[in-house]
Amino acid sequence: MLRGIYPGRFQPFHLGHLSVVKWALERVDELIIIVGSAQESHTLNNPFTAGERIEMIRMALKEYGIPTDRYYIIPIPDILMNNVWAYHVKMYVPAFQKVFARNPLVVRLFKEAGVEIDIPPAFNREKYNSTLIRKLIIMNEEWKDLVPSSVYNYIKSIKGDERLKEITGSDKK
Ligand SMILES: Nc1ncnc2c1ncn2[C@@H]1O[C@H](COP(=O)(O)OP(=O)(O)OP(=O)(O)O)[C@@H](O)[C@H]1O
Ligand SMILES: NC(=O)c1ccc[n+]([C@@H]2O[C@H](COP(=O)(O)O)[C@@H](O)[C@H]2O)c1
Repeated sequence: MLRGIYPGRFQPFHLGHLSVVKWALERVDELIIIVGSAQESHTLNNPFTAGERIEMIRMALKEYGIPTDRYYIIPIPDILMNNVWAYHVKMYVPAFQKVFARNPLVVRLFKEAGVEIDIPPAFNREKYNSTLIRKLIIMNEEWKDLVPSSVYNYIKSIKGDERLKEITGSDKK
């Protein structure tokens, strides 16, 4: 049984993330999706809480018919020491053999810890990136097509778009 991890902040979870999950699940039996920077929320770069991100990921994977016994979603707070971060992650999750990541720091730290890395292709990265989605939300522009519809509906239901505009002061401009 092969298990892999996929770390990310998922602020928010978009269609590129979904493609990575599907790609990874073709290569491992089980995927551990790590919701990183779990302590962060209510900021421009990290508007959603770990709990909210867990909800959106689960809804998205359900929407796309990915069975719940193929994945775990585990939140992990950041630590101040990059050098031991890979071991910090290992402590929080079931045993794994592979890391799926494109983030160069994540790749480097797990490589140094002796874990096999699998770099997924970039899936429409110009469109599917959370920075762009957060920007579009703030500017009141269309972002619906960049995320699974369950994620869009969830963010609307918790007024996450309004939160992002409010905390960045863009609702006052
Ligand atoms: N469209 C995509 N195709 C392939 N990999 C992606 C894509 N978007 C993100 N990733 C990868 O998924 C992991 C988690 O990404 P992350 O949550 O930082 O999303 P992001 O879109 O890069 O967000 P942000 O713009 O906020 O940094 C990283 O390894 C990142 O490189
Ligand atoms: N020292 C640390 O805590 C450490 C080091 C490297 C990555 N991370 C986390 O891993 C996640 C990687 O995801 P992103 O690719 O979305 O940045 C982030 O939450 C990042 O903060 C944490």
